[in-house]
Amino acid sequence: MLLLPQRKLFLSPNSSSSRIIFMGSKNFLLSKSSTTPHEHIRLPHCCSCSCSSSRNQFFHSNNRKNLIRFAPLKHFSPLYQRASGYSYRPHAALPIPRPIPGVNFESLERQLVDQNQLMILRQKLQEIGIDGDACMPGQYSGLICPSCKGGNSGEKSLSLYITEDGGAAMWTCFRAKCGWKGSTRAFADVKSTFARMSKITKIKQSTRVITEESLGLEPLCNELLAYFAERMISGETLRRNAVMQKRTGDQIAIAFTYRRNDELVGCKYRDITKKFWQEANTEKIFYGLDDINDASDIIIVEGEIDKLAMEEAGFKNCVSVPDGAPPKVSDKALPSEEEDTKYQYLWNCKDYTSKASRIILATDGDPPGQALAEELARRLGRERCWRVKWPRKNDTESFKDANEVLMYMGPDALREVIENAELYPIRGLFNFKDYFGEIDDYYHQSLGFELGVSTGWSCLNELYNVVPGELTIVTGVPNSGKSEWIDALLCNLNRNVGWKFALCSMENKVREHARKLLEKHIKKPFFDVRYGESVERMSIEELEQGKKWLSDSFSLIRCEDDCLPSINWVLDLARIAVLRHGVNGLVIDPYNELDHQRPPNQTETEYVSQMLTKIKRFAQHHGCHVWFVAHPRQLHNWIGGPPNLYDISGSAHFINKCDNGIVIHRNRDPDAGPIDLVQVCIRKVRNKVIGTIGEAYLSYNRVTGEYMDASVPDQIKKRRI
Ligand SMILES: Nc1ncnc2c1ncn2[C@@H]1O[C@H](COP(=O)(O)OP(=O)(O)OP(=O)(O)O)[C@@H](O)[C@H]1O
Repeated sequence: MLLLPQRKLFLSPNSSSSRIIFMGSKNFLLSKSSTTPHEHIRLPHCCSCSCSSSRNQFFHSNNRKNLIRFAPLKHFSPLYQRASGYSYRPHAALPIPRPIPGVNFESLERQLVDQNQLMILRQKLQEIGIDGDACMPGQYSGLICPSCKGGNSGEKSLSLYITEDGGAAMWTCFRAKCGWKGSTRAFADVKSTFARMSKITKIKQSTRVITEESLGLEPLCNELLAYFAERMISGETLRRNAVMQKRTGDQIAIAFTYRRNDELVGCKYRDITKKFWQEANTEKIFYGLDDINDASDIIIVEGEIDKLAMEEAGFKNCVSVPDGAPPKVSDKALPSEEEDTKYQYLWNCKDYTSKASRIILATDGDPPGQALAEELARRLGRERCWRVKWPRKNDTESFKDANEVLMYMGPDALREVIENAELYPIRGLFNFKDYFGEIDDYYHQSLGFELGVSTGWSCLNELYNVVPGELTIVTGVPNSGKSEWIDALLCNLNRNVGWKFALCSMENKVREHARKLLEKHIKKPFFDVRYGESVERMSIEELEQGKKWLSDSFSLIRCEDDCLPSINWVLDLARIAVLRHGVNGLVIDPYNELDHQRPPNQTETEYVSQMLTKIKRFAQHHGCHVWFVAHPRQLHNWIGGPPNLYDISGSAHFINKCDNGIVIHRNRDPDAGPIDLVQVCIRKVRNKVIGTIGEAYLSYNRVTGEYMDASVPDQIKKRRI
């Protein structure tokens, strides 16, 4: 596990009288130093700076005389704990205070108004064209609406209300043709309100022309430089990216300047509590846009500091999104360019991104970051997108973003992350690499049954083994013993590896099927009549034990009414049996007892193909082996030999689509060999790991229904030669 260094930063590295910034996560908190109680640092404007270009005018020297003693901490500390920025909300979102009987409101109001936040609030209102100075806290004012200008008559149709504490304002234009309404706070998280704000902005505002001077931006102070240094961002990088600061009342915020062709078009602020806000009515663009002009490879990150971190690792061709990440990927279709308000910056920067052939999405590793990557990929075209894998921090966590990697692992590690970016996944398009885990498991046989499970008959070990997730078609002429053989196979698998099964055997009565299974399991006849050949029948105790075994080992899929079950119905129930009872195998016996209604324009061949696809998907998805019994069509010139898999009634797809094809055949000619001899013809094995085509012989015990390995009779040996 990596030990993260304790981050503790002095506001002024040269000053012993400074307060301390404690770094927790990536936030920092201002706190009083014990040596200088009630003091903190104010920094001067940059007006005296001699730098010539706007990009160079952002730093003052690290000079202690720039540090001015400031108001006592208790006056400003509550501001640091509030959110910064402003937002628009529906009118109803803000409560209007009601008078409390017996309270002297005048004196109370004076106490409640926070002049700092009132000033910031009025500034916000000013920026969107509302004359906030005309409204006193706790009062309503009628103003000319900046959106509709009060129509032809210029009526004062805008009702503005400022809350008593001066922290929030709300307004509504009562002209029906306008109806503009909204609200803003002096300090609020702007993130949650962009969509609303964009709409409002669209109605009434064109983008503002802004300059460093008009925004009151000034060079970064020493403590912010030190803060960035702590985050491994150098002065040179900050200078090149024109990172500045802004003071509002007692607050100092980092100002990330958004530029196009070196012209200031927007500004985003970040305060010490990691709250963000932006200049209203400015064009939304990528941060660092000029750095991707004509770039064929682009890196997109989720925050301005990550963009700066990328530069420290040697990547200038990087931009940051301006609005952070969405909580999740939208489940709606992509909106049109005009309606895509949340991602307007992408459309505004289309000329820059359209030239790129490779776009590396280096968004945060958390779910919102991944949702952002997906939203960007949807819009930019997944085919040219790549994504990064953030390195591991410890056994349970990974680093979250570029700045974390830079801070804790260094620029080389961050470079490596970008160099090892991988293609952004496209649904349905894969690489073997995506399956390496599965391939390794297969090689090491760590999942079990990779080589197939033995049928329990040694003569079949080289020919047919049972693999989860495969489809075996079993055929044979009527009465050849197909169902008997499958039942015997299930009993073997249950006994040897504990598999459980779902049985959809339409031809069997439940009690008869139970009898056949019990006889194989207990190895005694169910009755002591005819076929029992005077062998003692199973006892009551054995029956009871057998009944428990039946219920533990099998699920029955049966249509209780007279209808024929459809394949969908069978598979739906089998799915439940897998989930509820953990069954490993499904028997569908036989095909012709299913309901095969199909649309009039579909041939039986097409129908069978679709049905088998469904069965195979079920088998693969649930790791469940399916045995599907199908009869051969009527054989006109049959001379007693085993049928061919292509003889299966319905479609050649049975042999084409199955993984394994088996024909069960039994000898009915005493001259050809013992009458109980059963021929198991393995006619198709797709997976050579589990077997090959060939034949094996079993002898059938009519008393117990068991099958045993049998030696190949001489007559047959001779015939083979
Ligand atoms: N090798 C065999 N020798 C003698 N009888 C057998 C042999 N195999 C199966 N039988 C008997 O044949 C009958 C039919 O068996 P089973 O139902 O398994 O055949 P099937 O091929 O599934 O028939 P169908 O085609 O009618 O579905 C059963 O009574 C069974 O005991």
